[in-house]
Parts: sequence; structure tokens; C-alpha cells
Amino acid sequence: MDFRKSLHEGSSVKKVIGVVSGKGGVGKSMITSLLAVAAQQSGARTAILDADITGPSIPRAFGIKSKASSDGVVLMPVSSKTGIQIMSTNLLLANETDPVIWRGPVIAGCVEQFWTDVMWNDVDVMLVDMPPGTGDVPLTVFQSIPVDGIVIVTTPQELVGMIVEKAVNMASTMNVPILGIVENMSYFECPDCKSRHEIFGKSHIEEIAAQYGISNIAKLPIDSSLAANADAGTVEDYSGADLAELKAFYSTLM
Ligand SMILES: Nc1ncnc2c1ncn2[C@@H]1O[C@H](COP(=O)(O)OP(=O)(O)OP(=O)(O)O)[C@@H](O)[C@H]1O
Repeated sequence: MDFRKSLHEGSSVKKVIGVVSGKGGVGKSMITSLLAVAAQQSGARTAILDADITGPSIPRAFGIKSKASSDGVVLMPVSSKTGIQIMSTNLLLANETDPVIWRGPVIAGCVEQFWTDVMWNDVDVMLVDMPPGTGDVPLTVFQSIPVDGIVIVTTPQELVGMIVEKAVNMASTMNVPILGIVENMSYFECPDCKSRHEIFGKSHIEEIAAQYGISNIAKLPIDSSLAANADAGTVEDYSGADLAELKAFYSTLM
């Protein structure tokens, strides 16, 4: 049985990529934002559906202060500086610091409405910032949005094999292909001597990806200027080497 819902009449989204992480805090929202920037700069009409309902951080990274508007029937996404269409709970709350203390079914209903009741205007690629983890809420999102494939975000820690396996199992349960893996905070490059340091431990991402037959891998460094851009709402102005890495990675997803 297919529970997945249809878009609103007049909306159009060609491809949907879910960005998932087996656990929180690995930089899933950061990678979603950067992938969207990479896609938009590569010429695709890009959108972000922020399905991280209780921890929405996308509008802040893009410096969006305005709220989403509605004609009483459909919601209009807010466009970023470079034209990325964005919908997020933070665009609906009176204050971005208001907590969202909803239970699973309400959260899932909200994500569903972001798909069915938003006027997505001629979108080539939509990135979905999925709720963290592999529990009830991400599963419900998979059931309501026709995700074409997922990108898994991890960091190089001991538990990463198990965490990736959880994400892989979730994807296979939902019958969604894995398009690639991003190892975030993979290393730190010393700005003075340019030597690389593996702050969170040695990377095993190649072995792990090979184990699951995934050949598309990107490795992004810890970069304080990237974090500063996200904090300042200027993620679209970021031009570091990892954006080039993500553009190359993005081209392997399409
Ligand atoms: N490569 C990076 N270099 C420097 N800082 C980073 C990098 N990636 C993410 N960060 C910072 O780490 C923090 C967590 O990132 P982010 O919010 O994207 O994680 P998340 O996985 O989406 O979290 P959650 O699971 O809570 O939704 C943010 O402050 C972000 O700016």
C-alpha cells in the first residue's frame, strides 16, 4: 500500500533527496544547506523542506527573517537570497526561539502539510532535512513524502559503522535507494602548516561505504568559517573548498 501524498495542484517537484543521520548533531542541517547551495549554483531550481520540525535550523543558516505567507489554502515558501525555496516550522512560529513541543503524530502531520499544502514553484531538486535518528518520525516522513533517494551524513567516530547500518536498514525498509554518504567533520586542516588532523578519530568511511555498495562519498573538514557563515545567516556566501567537494558530490546524485 502506498501512503505517499500528492503535491498541491500547481506545485511541481522533480526530484526529492532526503538527508538523514543515524544520530543527532553530526551536521545534517549544515550538509542539507550546503547541498542546496551547491545544487542552486549548479543551475538547478532548488528547494529545502525542513522536516526537522523540533530543531529547525535552516532559516537561520540562510538569514531568513520573514515569515511564510498563506492565502488560506496554500502556504508560500520563503525564497533565500539566491532563490532557494524554503519551508520550515521556524517560518511559521512567532519567535524562532519558541519551542516546538509536539508529539510524533503532530510532527508527522506538519511535515506532510509541508509537502501537500505548500506551493512549490517548478522545483528541480528538493532537499529534505530529515528529523535526526531512525525512529518513528523519520519513518513517517518516508511514508508521506516520495523521497527518490537519501544521503547519509556521519562523522568519523567509533560507533559510525553501527549508525550507518541503522540508516541503511531504514532506507531498505522503506525501499529508498542510498545515493551517497557525507562524512562531515572528517578532519581539520591547520591554516598555518596545512597538515590534516583527524580530530574525531581515523576515518573508516570508505570501508563502511564499500560494505553497503555505496561509491559516492564526500569528506568535509571542520571549518570554523563555515560555522561562522551558518551562524551569521550567510551560508550562501560560503565559498570554501568543501563547497567544491559538495558540488562534485551533488553531480553524482543526479
Ligand atoms: N564541517 C563543519 N565545520 C564546522 N562546524 C560545523 C560543521 N558542520 C556542522 N557544524 C556546526 O555543528 C553544529 C551542528 O550542526 P547541525 O545543526 O547541522 O547538525 P544536525 O545534525 O542537523 O543536528 P540535529 O541532529 O540536532 O538536527 C552547528 O553549530 C554547525 O554550524
